[in-house]
Amino acid sequence: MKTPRPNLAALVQATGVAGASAPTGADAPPRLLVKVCGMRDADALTKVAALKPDFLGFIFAPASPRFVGAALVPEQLQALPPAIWKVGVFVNETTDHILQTAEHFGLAAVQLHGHETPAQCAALSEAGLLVMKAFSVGEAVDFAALLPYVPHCDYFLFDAKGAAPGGNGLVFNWKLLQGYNLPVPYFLAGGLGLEHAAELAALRLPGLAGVDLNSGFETAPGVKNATRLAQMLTQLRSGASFL
Ligand SMILES: O=C(O)c1ccccc1NCC(=O)[C@H](O)[C@H](O)COP(=O)(O)O
Repeated sequence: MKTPRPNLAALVQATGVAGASAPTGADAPPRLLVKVCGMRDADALTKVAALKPDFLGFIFAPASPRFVGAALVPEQLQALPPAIWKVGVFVNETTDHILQTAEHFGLAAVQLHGHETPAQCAALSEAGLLVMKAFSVGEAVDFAALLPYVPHCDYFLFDAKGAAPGGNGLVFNWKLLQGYNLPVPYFLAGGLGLEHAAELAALRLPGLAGVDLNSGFETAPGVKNATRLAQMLTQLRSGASFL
């Protein structure tokens, strides 16, 4: 049975970004989508869900300090507001494992944070999941190398390259995305904190759909500070640029 998906059409309407063509320049989205990643603590999960982020990310990579493991049970995810996309984050897992985990936890979306191939993205997309493919950004980005992923991904996610596959708390040079020219909207990730709110709200990058918030809002790995997240969402959503 397919996991029910939140309303993608509503996201498209709200942001003007999901789907086949990413906006550029003057066509910039009316508001940034917000994904809060690395949810693990039950109390924080309830508080953060009440802030109504567009996406909540759950890490299913055993090596991560944010690994869901036995910290959360499917019922806790299934009790979340249906409008929030529940994203499972995986690193180099098999398609079968991802599909089984998605079914078990009621995930409507997957974020692939390893060396997953376009064919694997295609298989997951064909299974009815929203697919985000993450790419690590170092000193440069080769957008042409991402072309094979374009037909099979709903979003890309650009994250800072670091020692771990994700959650490094490092910020990369966002100017590297100024040359983005692919028709897949993307999330900006990597070390984002409250101190970036104003800059992010004013940011105009081609294809930018949303921001991904993680370790910059934690009191411990997987434990989000809902008060700071509330401040961030308020600033991102009330910024003149995104009215
Ligand atoms: O956060 C993790 O621990 C993690 C581990 C392995 C793969 C992915 C992981 N996180 C995925 C995310 O989307 C993070 O939000 C992203 O890497 C940015 O994290 P941060 O630099 O802490 O803001």
